[in-house]
Amino acid sequence: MEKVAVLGAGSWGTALAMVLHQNGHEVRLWTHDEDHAKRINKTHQNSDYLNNIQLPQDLVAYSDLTKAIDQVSAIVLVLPTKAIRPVCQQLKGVLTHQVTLIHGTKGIEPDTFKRVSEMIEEELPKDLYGEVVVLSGPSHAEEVSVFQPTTVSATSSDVAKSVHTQDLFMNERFRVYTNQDVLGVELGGALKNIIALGAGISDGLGYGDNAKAALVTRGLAEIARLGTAMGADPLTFVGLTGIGDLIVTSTSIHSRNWKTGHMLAKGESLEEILDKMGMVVEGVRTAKAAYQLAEERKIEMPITTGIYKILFEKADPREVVDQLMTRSKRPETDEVHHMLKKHYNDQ
Ligand SMILES: NC(=O)C1=CN([C@@H]2O[C@H](COP(=O)(O)OP(=O)(O)OC[C@H]3O[C@@H](n4cnc5c(N)ncnc54)[C@H](OP(=O)(O)O)[C@@H]3O)[C@@H](O)[C@H]2O)C=CC1
Ligand SMILES: O=C(CO)COP(=O)(O)O
Repeated sequence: MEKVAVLGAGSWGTALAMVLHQNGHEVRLWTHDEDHAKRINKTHQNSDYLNNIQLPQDLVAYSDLTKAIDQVSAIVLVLPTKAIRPVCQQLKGVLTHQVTLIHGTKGIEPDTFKRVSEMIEEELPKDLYGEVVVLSGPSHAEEVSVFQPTTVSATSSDVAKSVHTQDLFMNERFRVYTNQDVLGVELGGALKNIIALGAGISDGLGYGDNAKAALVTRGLAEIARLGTAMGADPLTFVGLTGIGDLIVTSTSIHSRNWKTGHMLAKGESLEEILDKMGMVVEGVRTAKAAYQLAEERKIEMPITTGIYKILFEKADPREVVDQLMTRSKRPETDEVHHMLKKHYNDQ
């Protein structure tokens, strides 16, 4: 059994800490807030983030980063995208031994277009961890924390690191596959949040299942269009971290992105919603990054563009749907379908 630190005591960090604890590891759950750590250790609950969940007595919360990572074999970063750089800067001052570095964060940084693994590599010397592992897939914390069956993927260009991650997390309720396409997995995990905002908007406007199926399917087409143009494997987008995560986030009542879209369609302002949510809604910042990236690379992403305009230009959601429906006619298949077809024909 190993010592593992989970950095980020929100909903997903807590659920992942519980999985590691179930597997017999000594888990340290780190929060940047000393009072939060005290509350968790006193009540054995993290009620701000996971309601009515009892944590094991020996799952200890820390606010001292040096103590939290002392002698750990793995560090799992489970933070909002915007917290990745500052926490890595803190880690740089205190991490002095080799670890497997895993992250469970789903976002892209606006303006720089950096993925999470790229931000980590910019802030933290690689000789401490080698290659980053991404843990991603359709996995709401609310279900993982009550042991509902869940499947994810541990992805790294270093197969030994992804297998280490698989061994740390895998159990009969939490199935972990391995993958090597870090670019495709990170893009799929981040971009699906934008489409989930759209699914919430569609439901909030009172549109039906046909509209949502169309959003998910055409949303996947544009995610894959951008992803393959950037060099990702098109097959990744039809796997757990692509279509799998897109389905769960666009349809689950647990999704913060879906809820945000739903409230926007009901007329609440983005500021009010984010205030009320009290948890990160990654699709908002990532919509900005994806919109900028699509413009720069001249990739057609009409749904992402529409969501960006609703979020940042106060476009009317009904008008955005009308514009999407009345775009010029075209065949359904595009370059991604041709790449997939070629892949299967070459088998
Ligand atoms: N929730 C889920 O089901 C899943 C989430 N994810 C992804 O995991 C990532 C984290 O999400 P989640 O746990 O849900 O987010 P939450 O909003 O639930 O929790 C975020 C945590 O990060 C802490 N935090 C915020 N800023 C900083 C900072 N600068 N330094 C240190 N800690 C900070 C927050 O602390 P404070 O309490 O002080 O705000 C809080 O403890 C996101 O990218 C999300 O997309 C992936 C799969 C599933
Ligand atoms: O990534 C997630 C599920 O896989 C969580 O999505 P939300 O952030 O929308 O809740």
